[in-house]
Amino acid sequence: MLRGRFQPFCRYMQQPLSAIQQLRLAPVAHWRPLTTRSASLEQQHQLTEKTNEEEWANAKEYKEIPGPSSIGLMMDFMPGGKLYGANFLKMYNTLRERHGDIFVISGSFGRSDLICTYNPIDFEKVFRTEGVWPIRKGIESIRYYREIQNPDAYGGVWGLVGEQGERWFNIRQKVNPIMMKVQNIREVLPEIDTISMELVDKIASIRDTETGQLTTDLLTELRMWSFESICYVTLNSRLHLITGKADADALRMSEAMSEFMQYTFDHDIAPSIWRYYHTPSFKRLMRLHEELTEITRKFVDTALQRIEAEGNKVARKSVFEKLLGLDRNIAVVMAIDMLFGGLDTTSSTALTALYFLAKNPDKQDILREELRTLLPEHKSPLNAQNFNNFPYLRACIKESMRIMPIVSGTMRQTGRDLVLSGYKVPKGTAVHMRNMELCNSEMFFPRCNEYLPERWLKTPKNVSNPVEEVKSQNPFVYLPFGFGPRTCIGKRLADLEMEVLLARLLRKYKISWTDEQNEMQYKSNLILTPYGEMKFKFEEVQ
Ligand code: HEM
Repeated sequence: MLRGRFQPFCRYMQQPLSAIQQLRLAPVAHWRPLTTRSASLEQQHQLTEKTNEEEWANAKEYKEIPGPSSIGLMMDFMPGGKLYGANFLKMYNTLRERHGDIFVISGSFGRSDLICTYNPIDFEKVFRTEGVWPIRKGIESIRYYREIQNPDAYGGVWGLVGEQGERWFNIRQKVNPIMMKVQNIREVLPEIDTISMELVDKIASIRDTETGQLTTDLLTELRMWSFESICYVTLNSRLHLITGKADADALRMSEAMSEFMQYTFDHDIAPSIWRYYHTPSFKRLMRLHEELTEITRKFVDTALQRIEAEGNKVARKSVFEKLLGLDRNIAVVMAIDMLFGGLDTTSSTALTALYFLAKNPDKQDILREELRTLLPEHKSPLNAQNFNNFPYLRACIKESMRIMPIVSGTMRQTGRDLVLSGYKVPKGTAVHMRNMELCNSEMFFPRCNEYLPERWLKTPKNVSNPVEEVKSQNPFVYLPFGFGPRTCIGKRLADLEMEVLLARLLRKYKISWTDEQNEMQYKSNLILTPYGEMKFKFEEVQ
């Protein structure tokens, strides 16, 4: 009976959406830095403490924060309710219209309250006080599976996503030097390039030469590309997902990942009673965990056997091998998390960048000129020297992540008592900072509806290039990879993969979007994922 009542909650993220159109933006408070740059650190600290005490004394009570009641929100999602069938973004936009720039979604079924804020002054306060071990909860079912359901597989380590506090830090400090140093990630440039070239060659074989359209789904192709890339970097394993001799486990894993994202969303973000009662759909989520864990363990075991056989003969060590020398359990969990975290995020973001370039042929032409200069032929080598000289390419990717960040907001627990938008918010409260809407607001990005890669270029301001006027000066608004010590561990790798692929694809093809009436659709669950028919046309260029 319960299951029937709760099903409507799980449906709202299945609807396609044209997310950009859904952003109806109310003005937000103007941003000013909290502290002056000229004050010493100690003075700043005293100033902040004093301001905090005064602010706290004058702030409104927590219980006065507006927001829907848990029952009210559930009713909204029932058939006939205002949010019935709505997706994740529509839910936030509706609540913002009703309650303003800060509201609280009351905790229910064992889950705590969630404060949602659209005020960048709040973002700054949360980030500046998060400390060295920032806490980001939210995907508790992952921790539940690893700790309770299958502890043996994880050897007592729940990974970067599952751990908090000092235990999280112990993993992160081992992984940071390997994943966050540009020169370490650049080591994989040649192989990432080979994988991207495989996709470019494949596009030639699946492209209808008359219409320029692809005979297979571009999103599926990009998912195979990102999985191949992440598997290579993590384990030094090639799966041949692009060239066709695909590994059955890898294909199953990629399918299971889509289901996993949906089910995780249903149980960790949408209201769910799993902490009290394991519904059939929660059991399905646990089975998906089991399946994904088993498959990734197989990949890890194969890599282990190869490492033992090869000894020190291998030219480049994978992330897994590097971590293996430090801590075996961390190496295993990190390998699993990289395969989980690196698949849909990178493919969805790369496809989004291609879409914006397809819709903006003038920007694509500027980009192609830059590519032609450094890559005179389609197959000219990409190397450490020329790879540093693609400012416009990087600006194009950044601009598409501004308009459509596939992770639309950042979550944290407050590191201490804070006054947010005038309300007292106790230490340990979960806060969801909604970056996406601010990135699509005139207040922070003038001409926000335009795709303007130029706003990210470092060239000096002049009449023909008024970059300063269209760039946000606020460092807490544009955060596609999150912020601070807990920022995305895969961001350097994701950037490298996307830059190489876009350089190769756009050097060879002029890409256009053939549907003038409709935008690319997105479904929203854990992340925003392109959805529906991919109406791209590929024309070969010299
Ligand atoms: C364009 C692609 C990607 C985007 C947009 C993205 C975005 C994000 C965001 C927003 C966070 C939360 C950061 C925070 O709370 O401050 C995150 C965390 C994380 N990402 Fe990514 N990500 C991408 C690619 C990857 C890749 C390729 C990997 C695999 C290595 C990865 C693994 C992770 C992990 C393990 C975390 C948790 C980090 C921690 O809590 O310490 N991501 N990502």
